[in-house]
Amino acid sequence: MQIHNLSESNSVLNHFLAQIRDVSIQNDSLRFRRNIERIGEIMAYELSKVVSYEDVSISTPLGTKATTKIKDPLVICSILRAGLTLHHGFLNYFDAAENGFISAYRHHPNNDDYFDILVEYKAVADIEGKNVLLVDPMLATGQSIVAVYKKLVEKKTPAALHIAVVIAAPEGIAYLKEHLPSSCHLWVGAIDDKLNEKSYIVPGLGDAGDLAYGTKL
Ligand SMILES: O=P(O)(O)OC[C@H]1O[C@H](OP(=O)(O)OP(=O)(O)O)[C@H](O)[C@@H]1O
Ligand SMILES: O=c1cc[nH]c(=O)[nH]1
Ligand SMILES: [Mg+2]
Repeated sequence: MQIHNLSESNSVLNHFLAQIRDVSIQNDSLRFRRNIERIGEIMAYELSKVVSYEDVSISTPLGTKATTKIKDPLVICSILRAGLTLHHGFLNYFDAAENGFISAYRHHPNNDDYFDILVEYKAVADIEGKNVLLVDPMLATGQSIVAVYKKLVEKKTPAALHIAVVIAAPEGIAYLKEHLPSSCHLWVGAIDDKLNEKSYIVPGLGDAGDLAYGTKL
């Protein structure tokens, strides 16, 4: 797995990351959603440097210009709920991409800290032979992304897999390395310290889905 840690060098990304983490700012849900979307836009720009391009010639009012355009077919696939905001950031830049939405949530059968991942809803374009961009703000244990990936490839084979997450825990990265193809790319805004006993990322930002869309039953 090739890891692209986008906060290794200083950029405006760090401002957006700081705001989504900051307890005095993050509860402004409009700003929280827009910041995740902006991070998605930055990630899309960085990711656009590794896809394939083809030569094209375009007509301007005054002549023609030889340039390039993205050749690879892209499918942006996000994990509900929190992935929706990041999805829109990617789609703002890759506006010709196809789309997919899959649900995954932590199910606590015994009302204790143990959970498994339920994947119940799937509405995804045909990914056969295409570049799949699987996006979700939080990579904690990695179980959601791996469960969704397995569902995606049950009947189809993508040409390439890019995972994009805003904040990752080392434990989640290790889990992806174990369960995903070694050829895949991981785009990450920041790699944090660890998981806590509830498998939340520390220092992280809290619950991304709740901050974006409110608490659920
Ligand atoms: O790496 P994992 O341990 O699987 O955890 C990460 C998952 O947790 C969050 O979703 P959550 O389950 O909170 O659902 P939500 O988006 O509906 O809030 C997040 O958006 C990931 O999907
Ligand atoms: O830290 C975490 C872990 C899982 N889901 C979140 O929203 N945050
Ligand atoms: Mg949540």
